[in-house]
Amino acid sequence: MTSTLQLTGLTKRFGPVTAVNQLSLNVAQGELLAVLGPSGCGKTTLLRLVAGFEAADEGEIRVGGRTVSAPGAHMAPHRRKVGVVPQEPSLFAHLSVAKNVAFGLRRGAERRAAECLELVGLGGLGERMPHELSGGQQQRVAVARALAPQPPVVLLDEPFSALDASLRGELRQDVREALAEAGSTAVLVTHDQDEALSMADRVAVMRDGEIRQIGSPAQIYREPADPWVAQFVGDAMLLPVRASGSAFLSALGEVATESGAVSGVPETDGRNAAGTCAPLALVRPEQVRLRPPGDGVPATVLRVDYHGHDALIVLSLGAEGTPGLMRLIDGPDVPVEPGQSVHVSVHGPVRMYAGTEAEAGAYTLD
Ligand SMILES: Nc1ncnc2c1ncn2[C@@H]1O[C@H](COP(=O)(O)OP(=O)(O)OP(=O)(O)O)[C@@H](O)[C@H]1O
Repeated sequence: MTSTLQLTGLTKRFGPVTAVNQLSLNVAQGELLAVLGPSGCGKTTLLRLVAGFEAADEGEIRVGGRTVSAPGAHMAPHRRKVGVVPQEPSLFAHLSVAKNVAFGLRRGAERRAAECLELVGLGGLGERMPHELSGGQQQRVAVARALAPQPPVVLLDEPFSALDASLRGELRQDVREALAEAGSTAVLVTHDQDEALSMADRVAVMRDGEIRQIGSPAQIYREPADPWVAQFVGDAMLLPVRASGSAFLSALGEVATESGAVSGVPETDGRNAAGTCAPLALVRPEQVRLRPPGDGVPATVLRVDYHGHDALIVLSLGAEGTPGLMRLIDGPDVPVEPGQSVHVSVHGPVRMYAGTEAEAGAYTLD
């Protein structure tokens, strides 16, 4: 498939800080890619480089087959034809919603504005003024405005972060549909794993200016490339294990490996250079199940985080009190309470990583 956005060896430094480091990435025509990473990892800088608000120190950016940034060549933002949806909608307060969307368009502007408002679920609201809309509706206008000139690439910078949680879920899916219907190629920057996993075709996980892993949401969650990605995307336990015959034993009892293989932590990961190598098992909380007394390993319930559709149980495992997590997903009733003794076991195969004891300690739960 042809790539609408191609980044090659992109680097941006701010004094001693390398915000984006030799980053290469392709986004295919019509694809929605989420760039997911913690605060300060360089996500916004990456977006600003593509939009043209920052000049790259090294590397190349191609948009729709055109080179917009290369060593010594920096195309101005307005010439790149990249649509941007910022964190705050920043609409023109004195212009109607339709005029905001049509701003900068030439022929057929009115019709196109109406089409785009329809696309984001605001059909018929074109004559309103921005202050007559809710925050969520204003953000929809910002999306319609970015889509209106039919840019080859749309960039969305944490566009839902200022909204209530209840609004966010609905808006995410509506925006996703609007982008798909418009056939847009889009890059969404977010630190919110739910947002990245639920909206994107592919997720690029970023840390310290580099991409640690890129793949489908299911790949990122089920086959994280390293312990850091495993911990960053979703709740996870990384439990040291020791071999016992053909089985592996952990604080959660016996665990079965996916393939018997241990995934290597990337060699660039300096933390792994010293110390002994201890296999770590990645156990997701939904893999931990309650067992009848006498089965599984004993544990004590420390805390219950109730979410309605599920509940996260924080456990204390074994004599050492190793922390553990369990997710109950079978209904709104929680059959355990803090202080209760339970028995648990791990259901299904786990993924293994080569890690150090220190690393396992670093991933201990709160
Ligand atoms: N204009 C600037 N001048 C100096 N340093 C900067 C500038 N912009 C970003 N940085 C630094 O570059 C690094 C990456 O910042 P960036 O804003 O891209 O991260 P981010 O992942 O978007 O974070 P957040 O989610 O908090 O916005 C940080 O260390 C930041 O302090």
